[in-house]
Amino acid sequence: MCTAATYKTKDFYFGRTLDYEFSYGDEITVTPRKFPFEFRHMGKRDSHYAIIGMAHVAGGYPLYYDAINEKGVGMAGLNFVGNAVYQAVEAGRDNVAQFEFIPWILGQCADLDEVRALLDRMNLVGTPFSEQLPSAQLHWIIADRNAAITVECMADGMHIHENPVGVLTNNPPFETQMFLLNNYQGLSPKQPENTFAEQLQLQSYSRGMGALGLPGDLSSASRFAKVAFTKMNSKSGDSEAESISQFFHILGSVDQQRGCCEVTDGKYEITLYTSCCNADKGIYYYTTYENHQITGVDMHHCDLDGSELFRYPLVQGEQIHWMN
Ligand SMILES: C[C@H](CCC(=O)NCCS(=O)(=O)O)[C@H]1CC[C@H]2[C@@H]3CC[C@@H]4C[C@H](O)CC[C@]4(C)[C@H]3C[C@H](O)[C@]12C
Repeated sequence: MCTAATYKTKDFYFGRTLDYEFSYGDEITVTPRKFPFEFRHMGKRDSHYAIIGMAHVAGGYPLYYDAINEKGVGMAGLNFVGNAVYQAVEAGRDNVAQFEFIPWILGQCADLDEVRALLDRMNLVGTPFSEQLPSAQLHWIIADRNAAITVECMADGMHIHENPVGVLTNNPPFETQMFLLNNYQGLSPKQPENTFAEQLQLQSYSRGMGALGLPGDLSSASRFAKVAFTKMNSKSGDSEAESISQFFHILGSVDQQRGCCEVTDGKYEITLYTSCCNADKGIYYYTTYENHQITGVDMHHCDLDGSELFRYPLVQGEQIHWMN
């Protein structure tokens, strides 16, 4: 499972949790403007916007899971297993392989309007990266500081949904996730008033009872509701420190602890990493399951006019601030 979210204070923030039972070997990867992208069906691009994100680099190619570009657009791929069906290569359309989707969009688009225009001409096709890395079944959230959309390719074609909550998890499809929020419209960060039965003397015997009924399990629909409630009621100061702190708390509401979600005998899904990008400043912050200290990588500290990837292996292991 995974959860992605957007958040705005003074700056625009975009991030995700990546939940899985193993890691592909991920690195914070900066793709500078002149890195040559050879698209399988769309030829070579020698010049594009710079990108920073989490990627598995295979044969020198950045396979991004989530990233932002230097213009402040963010994009993340999350599992959509059993529902993702990619399109066929079609003449006259922009045929983009699923593993190329993030570079294709973030390399060219300065805002969500430009994203929508590109999607209009695009077929998302299932061409695999390699025999070892076949097509992943994903859906995506794409956002800028003003709005977010969800892109889902299914048996009946590509769907582009407005995403007014700025949140994405996994199955079921996005429209159903949004529909299920109807169930929670009575929840509130305020203490409840008794509308149950006026003949009864009911009490608020604990803080937080306004959100009683908000799910706390790790299923995708439950995480959707939990993180949507948390994000939409979240209050934060405008500074960078306050904003990223709050953002990690929002995604912390759907953190997965080892042992609570068994995927096969003795294998457990955990939150491998949590990211928070400042999309305005081009900074990628993250924590990992084993390292709660926030690590940051600033794309503008790299030579963005270069042609070679900048790769930063994840800092692992708890960084404990000893006091004596
Ligand atoms: C496993 C992850 C999703 C985690 C998740 O959502 N877990 C929920 C489980 S559940 O749905 O709730 O049961 C996804 C998210 C992004 C993916 C990479 C995208 C680039 C590249 C695409 C290539 O085609 C294949 C290899 C590749 C490196 C991909 C590997 C893997 O697929 C990644 C890491």
